[in-house]
Amino acid sequence: MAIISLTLSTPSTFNKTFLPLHTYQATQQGCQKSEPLLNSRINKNYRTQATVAMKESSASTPYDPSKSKIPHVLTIAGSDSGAGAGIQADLKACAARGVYCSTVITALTAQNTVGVQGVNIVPEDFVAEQLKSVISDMQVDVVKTGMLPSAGIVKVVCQSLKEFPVRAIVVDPVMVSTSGDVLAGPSILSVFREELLPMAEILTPNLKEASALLGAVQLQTVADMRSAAKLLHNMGPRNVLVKGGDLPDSMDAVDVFFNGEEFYELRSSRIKTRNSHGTGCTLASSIAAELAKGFPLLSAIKVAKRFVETALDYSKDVIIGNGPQGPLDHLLRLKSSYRQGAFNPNHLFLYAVTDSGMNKKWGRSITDAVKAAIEGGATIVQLREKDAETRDFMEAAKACVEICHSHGVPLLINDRIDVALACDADGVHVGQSDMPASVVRTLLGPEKIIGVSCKTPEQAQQAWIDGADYIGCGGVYPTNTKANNLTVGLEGLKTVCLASKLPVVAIGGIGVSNTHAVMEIGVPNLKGVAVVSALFDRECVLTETRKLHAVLKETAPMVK
Ligand SMILES: Nc1ncnc2c1ncn2[C@@H]1O[C@H](COP(=O)(O)OP(=O)(O)OP(=O)(O)O)[C@@H](O)[C@H]1O
Ligand SMILES: Cc1ncc(CO)c(N)n1
Ligand SMILES: [Mg+2]
Repeated sequence: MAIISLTLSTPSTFNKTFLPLHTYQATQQGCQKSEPLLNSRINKNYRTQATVAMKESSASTPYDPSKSKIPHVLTIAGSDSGAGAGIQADLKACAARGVYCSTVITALTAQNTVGVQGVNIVPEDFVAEQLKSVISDMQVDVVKTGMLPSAGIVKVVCQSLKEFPVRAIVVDPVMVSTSGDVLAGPSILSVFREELLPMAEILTPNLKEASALLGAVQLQTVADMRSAAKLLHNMGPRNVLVKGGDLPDSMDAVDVFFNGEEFYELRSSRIKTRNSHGTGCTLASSIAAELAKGFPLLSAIKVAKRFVETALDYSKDVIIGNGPQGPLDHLLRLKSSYRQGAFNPNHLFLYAVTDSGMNKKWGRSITDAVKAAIEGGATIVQLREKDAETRDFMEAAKACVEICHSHGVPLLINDRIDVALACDADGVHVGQSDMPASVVRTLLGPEKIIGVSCKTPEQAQQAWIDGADYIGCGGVYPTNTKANNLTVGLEGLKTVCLASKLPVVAIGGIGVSNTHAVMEIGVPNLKGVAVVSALFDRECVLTETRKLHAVLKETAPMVK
């Protein structure tokens, strides 16, 4: 499908400037008007001239990650040394949203969780030079503006953007930091209103900024926000989002969106946290990121708001700095992965695998089974709950993660990647007919532990290629915990160990009586034994685990 974007010029103020207003999708049936990517209302301040160009572009196609052109947002903003807001927030938000972000820095601020201690404005010429360097070369899709600290800088930004038009401009009219420090004074207001706002696809003021742009009107209710949105819309931006993060006495975080025709109230729960420095910048860059991917404006705003809410919730207890307002943590998805550190193969020493049937038979909960195994000396635990209800399993798994972590023992989940993610387990163990380890790696990220059951050297080789951390090899002896399980024997175990580049744990019918024989094969990458029945199909899990631990310790020289 070819995508054609229709470009209209705006003659009076923007001579030779093309503002993209509409997108059309050419289908096999002909050229159809598509859902406008950017609001199609032609600003009433301008006389519409003509259809000027029909140029090939990928503008309206939602981003296809398999294509090599990555959506690109350019942020023109101030640096926040504390990295909660400004350029740093924009970079992190775009990274989190999967979009490339280039930067034009308009000012350096010395800033922390207490407030703004200093501002150093970048010379206008150099702002223009940065802008030209990026935009003349790098296929920018969407520009987001933040702190523009002087009227001169606003002017050069507008000038450059007329010279190098982009698909959309998101204007976040940063003026005062939450600490009350001035980031851009009243001298910018007139050039903002006259030049920048008419170029904006969307304007995203907070309550104070909306009030300043409108000449110090009082904004205290959602009704006030609606009136403000309408008045601001008259200044030229094609859409307005008045943010209500600072709305007094509001249970929700309410933002008001106005597109010139309709109002939308966007609500999310209000997160109780001190770490809300940077929400405004994050919201605006996330909107820009979604627009750059090709999504319509209203869906871009909804996704962006949800992202801010999730990030606020995720980072609500983070402690950074001693001041009243901490930064939010944008890279929430990476948070769990740095917690556990690297996989240590010695954890495979006494590998306890729970079994729901056995727990039921002996009348114990999963958590009681796990507690007893850890107390007895288990060095890693895998939950293998084939017939538990998902919700019960997830709750039990969460509790087990806490128990294991309080003892420094990793917890893995058998097969269920969803449960592992939901309870933030340390990793997953998969069999040959489960999800391929390479896919599991993509889903779990680089640092989670992945184990794969292997019976042959070829499978061991593949597990290594797929990015697994260890393999489980067996059944070494016949076992009744797995139907139709092929027994590989000690010979098979040794063959797989020798072929494996990964550490190995032996599994299948292993207990106190035969552990010695297993470990005696004496291959350095055989790190331990994985045990189900010998621990859990017994009356006292604690006693059995202790016994097995003692036997394994006798084999320790062979293991290390
Ligand atoms: N405590 C909160 N819980 C949920 N959402 C919030 C909270 N505080 C702000 N938001 C949301 O964050 C976004 C940014 O709004 P806000 O009014 O805080 O902007 P801002 O004042 O420009 O931000 P900044 O603190 O970066 O200057 C809005 O969508 C708002 O509803
Ligand atoms: C540099 C910079 N930009 C924006 C804001 C608004 O949060 C801030 N505090 N600092
Ligand atoms: Mg705020």
